[in-house]
Amino acid sequence: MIKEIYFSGFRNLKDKRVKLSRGFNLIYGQNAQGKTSFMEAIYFASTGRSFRTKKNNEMIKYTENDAKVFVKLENTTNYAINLFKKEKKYYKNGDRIKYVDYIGDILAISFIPEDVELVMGNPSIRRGFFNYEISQINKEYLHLIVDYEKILKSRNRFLKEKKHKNELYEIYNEKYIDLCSKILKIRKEYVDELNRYLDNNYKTLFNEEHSLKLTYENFLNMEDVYDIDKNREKISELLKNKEIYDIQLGYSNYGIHKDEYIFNLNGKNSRHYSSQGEKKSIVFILKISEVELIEKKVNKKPVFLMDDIASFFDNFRKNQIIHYFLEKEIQCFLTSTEDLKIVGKKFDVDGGMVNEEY
Ligand SMILES: Nc1ncnc2c1ncn2[C@@H]1O[C@H](COP(=O)(O)OP(=O)(O)OP(=O)(O)O)[C@@H](O)[C@H]1O
Repeated sequence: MIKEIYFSGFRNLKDKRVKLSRGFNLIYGQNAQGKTSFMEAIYFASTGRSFRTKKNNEMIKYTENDAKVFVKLENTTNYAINLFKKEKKYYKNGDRIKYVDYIGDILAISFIPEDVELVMGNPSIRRGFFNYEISQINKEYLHLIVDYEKILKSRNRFLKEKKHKNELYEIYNEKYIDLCSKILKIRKEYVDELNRYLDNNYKTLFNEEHSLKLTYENFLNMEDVYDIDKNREKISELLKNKEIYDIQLGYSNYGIHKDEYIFNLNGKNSRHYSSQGEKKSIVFILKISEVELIEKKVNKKPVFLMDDIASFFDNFRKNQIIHYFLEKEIQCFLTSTEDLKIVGKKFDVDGGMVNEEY
């Protein structure tokens, strides 16, 4: 639970220290006042990332050279980030730490209108999303992905330069196979775990006659990828059989960077068949299912941040969602241009000023 936040030089927000509620936090105000920026500051301080940009300078106030965010947890541990145009410095209780050691302490799940791209967009969006979400609770996976990206780049360079007979290429290839084998297993187990929650949550919150399932379609086309040694064998075989394609095209055509995750609503791929409302509902269910998965796996309650709730859902769905959070006792942050009547703390954001109301 995040007890308070301090921000300075962040977007259009006026520098301020703010105390947060352990339950609901409604961030209320007219358009373009700074509601999303306030929520973004909380998410950024929690995870070291933004949910709307990858560029540091977009988060730094136009007139400043750097921004700072600082959060204090209920157990008094504090985390801070000093954000510069080309660098981020992470701190825990005043000591400088690395990003990989920063993430995972405070777990946060965000839900913003653009997230519907998770269903509608191309596979790389889903891969990027699940990479990050799995990394939040599994540091080993984070390291595997970082290594994989490096090895993939080198392997591609060798292929492009037709150096596939080179001894070093063989070493990269072995590592490549090993990383793929391990990543496949972790991805599959994560999807299995998520599926324990998805369908039930969709039925309970939105429509009891619908069924929701996430499928993991990996580049090996194999359902059972739980055995790393078996994966290794299958991948070696596949790469050998298809080596000619890799050499001809000059890059790696087979690997976990080609995997796909598919949301199926009533057995149909939602990317092609679901309505806009259903797509939003699927993403929301995905996010709350992750909250439950995290709680079970690491025994921590993530904070939940939801942008623009009023424009997203009709009244029935809005009420269902609010009840859900109340029941689960999750710390959540909702932005809205409507003054929702909910029990918790209200922040009125006006011209970048965050005012606490009781
Ligand atoms: N780096 C920055 N420095 C200063 N102002 C910025 C920066 N980035 C964005 N802004 C401005 O901050 C204002 C608030 O943006 P924000 O997205 O937080 O508004 P909002 O209250 O969530 O609005 P809406 O309800 O329309 O989504 C906007 O006018 C935006 O142009």
